[in-house]
Formats: sequence, C-alpha cells, structure tokens
Amino acid sequence: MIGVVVNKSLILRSSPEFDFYDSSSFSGKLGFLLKMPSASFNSLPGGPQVRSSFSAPIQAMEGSRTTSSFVNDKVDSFPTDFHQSCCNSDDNFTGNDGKDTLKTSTVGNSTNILWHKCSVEKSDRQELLQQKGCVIWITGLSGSGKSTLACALCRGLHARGKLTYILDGDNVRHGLNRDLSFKAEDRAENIRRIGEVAKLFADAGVICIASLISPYRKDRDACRALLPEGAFIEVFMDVPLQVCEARDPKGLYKLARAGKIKGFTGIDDPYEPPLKSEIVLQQEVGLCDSAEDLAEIVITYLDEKGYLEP
Ligand SMILES: Nc1ncnc2c1ncn2[C@@H]1O[C@H](COP(=O)(O)OS(=O)(=O)O)[C@@H](OP(=O)(O)O)[C@H]1O
Ligand SMILES: Nc1ncnc2c1ncn2[C@@H]1O[C@H](COP(=O)(O)OP(=O)(O)O)[C@@H](O)[C@H]1O
Repeated sequence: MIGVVVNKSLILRSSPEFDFYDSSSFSGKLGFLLKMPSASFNSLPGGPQVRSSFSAPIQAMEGSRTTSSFVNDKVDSFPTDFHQSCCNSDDNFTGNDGKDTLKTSTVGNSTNILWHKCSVEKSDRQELLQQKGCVIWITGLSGSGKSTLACALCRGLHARGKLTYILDGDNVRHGLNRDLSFKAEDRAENIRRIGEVAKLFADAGVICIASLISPYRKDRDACRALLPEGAFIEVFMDVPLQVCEARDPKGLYKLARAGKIKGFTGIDDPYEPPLKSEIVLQQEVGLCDSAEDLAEIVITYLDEKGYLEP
C-alpha cells in the first residue's frame, strides 16, 4: 500500500519550478543549467510523467559548492535550523581578496566543517510521503509494553499508508550501540545516538518510533530539544513495576531479583517518569488495554496534530 501511495505522489507531483525544459526557472538558482537530452528521460520507467519528478535531485547536485576557508565559528549548541542559518545567507561568505569562500564551523570535536544544503527539502519529502516527519518516543520500564506498542503503531500507520520506522533500544544495541553497556553514561549515549538517528528519520519525512527505556529525564529532554516544536511526541508507558515484573517475558526481573543482573532498571537502577509527556498510557493490575487500542490513541493524536498529512 505504501508503495502505491508513494508512487502515486511521485507520478502526480510535478512542480513547474523544477521543470527541466524551462531554463528560466533554473537560471536564478543555479550556477549552470544541466542539459540532458529528452530521449534519456523518455527511456526512464514511467515515461514522461515520472520524468519531471526526477529533476529536483539533479538540481540539488548542481547546488554543490566545495570551496572553504578556515574561519572557524565555534558552535556550542547545535540549533535545529543550523543548516539554514549557515547556508542561506551571504554572511556565510568571507574573503577580502575578491575570492568567494565559505565560513566553516567547529561542532564538538569536528573542526572546519560546513553544512551542505540540498534543494530537495524536508517539505518536499513530506509532500511525497503525504505525512509529516516526527518522533514518537516511547519510554517506560522493561516489560511495560514499549516494543509491542511500537509494532502495533507501525502496523496501524502502515495500514493507513504512512511510512514509519522503529528504533527499538534492544535492536539498536545489536548494531550501532553494541559498544554500550547499561551504566548511566552508556545509557545516556544510547539515548543521545538514538535521538540523533530519530531526528534524521524525522527529517526524511518518516514517522520514527523510538522505543527504549530511556530512564533519565535529562536525556529524553535533550532528544526533544533536537526536534522542531511539537515534533517530539513522548509516550509514557505508565505501568506499575508489579505488572512489568509479573510479565517478565525474558526472565530478566527474576535474574535481577536474584542479584544475577546488576543495575536493572526499576530494581536497583532508577527510572525517572516523565513530568509532562504528550501521551500517558496508564495500565493497572488486571486492567490493560490491548496494544491495538493503545496504538489507536497515539494515531488519533497524530491525526489531530496534523502529522498524517503533509
Ligand atoms: N540492566 C538493565 N536494565 C534494563 N534493561 C536491561 C538491562 N540489561 C539488559 N536489559 C535489556 O535491555 C533492554 C533495554 O535497552 P534500552 O536500550 O531500551 O535501555 S536504555 O534506554 O539504555 O536504558 C531491555 O529491553 P526492554 O525489556 O525491551 O525494555 C532489557 O531486555
Ligand atoms: N497492552 C498489553 N497488554 C497486555 N500485555 C502486554 C501489552 N503490551 C505488551 N504486553 C506483554 O508484555 C510483555 C512485555 O512487552 P514488551 O513490548 O516486550 O515490553 P518492553 O518493550 O517495554 O520490554 C510481553 O510479553 C507482551 O506480550
């Protein structure tokens, strides 16, 4: 279904601004006009309708500029719109010898770096996908139902033709975060990395579902701060430890109680519940809604906030 929706918007979307055959629309924006014989496009699958939709990425390639100077602007905190602030303005050009050079920056330990902007933007991707990129951050104790909700949410949105991707703590620790343990600083790094990856997915226009214990408020709030206002939707699985422990599908609580796992969240490691999350899914002993019903609550929220349309 998703393929159909994406393909449909690919075929239908044809912005005159990006039309290959209108050279005047390019001249103001590009250093030069990339000329391609129409025959090469006609040979593309999908024929002439698809053709014009492919023009935007090629325009983006032409926008590349690689000259750089070594004027460093220290950037302590990295604002969400940093790439805009550093790429849209002539202020970013320096050079007293008549040469056009670009200001580079220092971010963390990376020196002399420059944000490379592409003319295909988030809004273009959102239009293509017919949705808005955002992050649904599911937090809660082990066994509270985070992964189950993430999957139900993914299924529910998929059925509505929406593109999602799940970043599950357990899964990401199999690859990207395999170097991290469960001590506090490693959990913080786990959350930071997943927050950054989630931000990229949201920028891609995807509804990213991050599902990890994320026990520390400060770390979750730092991930929130990476995203535009409203695009970080915190979902708190408010399930008593007693319920989680009774479920114990992996037998980890049992091992933790027996002292065989040290620093297990909720047993001998802290969990800081959110103070103001967007959605609280409360469950009690003997009173648990199905994962599908819980997913429906989140989907209704997304719908009401306009995330299921571009
Ligand atoms: N010490 C300790 N504490 C908590 N959890 C532990 C621990 N050791 C292993 N596990 C298993 O790892 C899963 C949690 O990984 P996360 O990446 O979500 O944790 S965190 O956000 O970095 O705190 C968690 O999975 P979920 O049950 O899905 O939450 C556990 O299966
Ligand atoms: N809404 C629910 N109602 C009842 N049981 C649930 C619900 N959601 C999850 N479970 C069960 O609880 C256990 C833990 O769920 P899981 O999604 O793995 O939690 P987490 O990812 O938070 O560790 C599993 O056995 C799962 O089947």
